[in-house]
Amino acid sequence: MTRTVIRGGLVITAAEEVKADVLIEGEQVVALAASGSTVAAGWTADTEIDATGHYVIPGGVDAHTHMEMPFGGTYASDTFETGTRAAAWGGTTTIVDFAIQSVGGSLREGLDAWHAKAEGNCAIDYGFHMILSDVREDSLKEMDALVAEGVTSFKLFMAYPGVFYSDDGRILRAMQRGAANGGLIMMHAENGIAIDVLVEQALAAGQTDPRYHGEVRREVLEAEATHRAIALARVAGAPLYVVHVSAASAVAELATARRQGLPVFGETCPQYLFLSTDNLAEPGFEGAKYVCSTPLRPREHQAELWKGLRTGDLQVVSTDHCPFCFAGQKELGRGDFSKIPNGLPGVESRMDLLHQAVVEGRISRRRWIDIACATPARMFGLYPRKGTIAPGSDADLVVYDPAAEQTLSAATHHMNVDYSPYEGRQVTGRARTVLSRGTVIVDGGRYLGRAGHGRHLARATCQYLG
Ligand SMILES: NC(=O)NCCC(=O)O
Ligand SMILES: [Zn+2]
Ligand SMILES: [Zn+2]
Repeated sequence: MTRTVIRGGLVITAAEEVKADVLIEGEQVVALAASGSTVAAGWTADTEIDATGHYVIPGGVDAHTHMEMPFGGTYASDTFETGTRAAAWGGTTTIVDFAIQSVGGSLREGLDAWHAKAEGNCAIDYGFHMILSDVREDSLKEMDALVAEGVTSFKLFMAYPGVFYSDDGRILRAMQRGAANGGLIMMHAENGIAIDVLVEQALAAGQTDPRYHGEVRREVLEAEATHRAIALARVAGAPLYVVHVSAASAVAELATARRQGLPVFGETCPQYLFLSTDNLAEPGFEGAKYVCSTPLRPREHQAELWKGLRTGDLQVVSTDHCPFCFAGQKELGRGDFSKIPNGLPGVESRMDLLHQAVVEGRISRRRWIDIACATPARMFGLYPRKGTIAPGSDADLVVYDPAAEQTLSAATHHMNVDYSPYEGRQVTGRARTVLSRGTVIVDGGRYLGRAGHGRHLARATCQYLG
């Protein structure tokens, strides 16, 4: 079996920071020992990686991506091949993507279709959540089988009537089923019925620019839906994970519920932490680059999201990576903001943007690893195989240069999208060497990975207790 040792780095996990060497055999970490100790000095290996002056961190776990997702008459522009390669460049070694049940279709058909898209194409390991678009008696029964085979989380939408939307009755039934079979319910919490009324009224009043996307998707309609989702989860006796939280008042709803002891969890995304309605209001049609749902909020919300991440009222930062090119895709909504495909790219830049938050003193190094690696792995049943560095864990590791300066740009990123929402932003820190199950897939600016190296991950049920 191939032996690799990573020497001299500062090993950072959610639990501790230690100057340690890491020994890998085959695909797994087998031992850690203090750098310079006689134990570490005695290790022989086929490959030695020098991590002096660098961090050694677990590969990022991005629990919210949409490769090749159909939306608004087009498809997210990253395939599983291009999107997972870009993830690897950015130090993310696991994604959990969303398979989609179509209306009238079964969960099995949806899941099979997503397996077919991903299999043989991924550079890194991947799992699936299932989007429930049509909660029927038979699809509720199918949830049990999916949980048994490692698809242990289900996303429901209170938004997008006529597409993914479920009414409260359907949501309650799915939550009851999840409570019984261990499947974690993930919620897109926005009052889509009310939003559609406001969309119609805005368009009738000639308000067609991208910034109106943010105006009609009112903060109170995110907070109200979050409150309602929590109430339904309480009635069902089910835990709840609210995705892409962007509004301060939605964080407050989660915080209140958590103070009452309810098992409710929240995820936010880099776009809500670093971008705002100022971007949506950029001149001409530029704002289309920032159209996603939930929408970007006024800048003041950012402080509340950071606070939530520090206090633990928000647990995870995922990307909701769902890229659409400006040319030919975002442009579908010129003259009608409601036709702009919703979603932003981000799978490659998440680890670096969050490290920038460490540099700026917003979060600690360990919290960085907690929200980007360990907690998403626990939340979605992948821990300790993913999300940490310990004997028995997969050797998904990143040798991270905390002093590297880089400028985020579409000219240099690897995502298959023709713009960067962070164009020109300077960040400090970058993945130098990335290993996926013991194989070096990125090293010093060279891509060494291959489509098909990544394997499907059958996940356990939620391991996160709060
Ligand atoms: N978030 C977004 O705008 N697009 C992807 C679909 C979703 O997560 O709701
Ligand atoms: Zn969503
Ligand atoms: Zn999403």
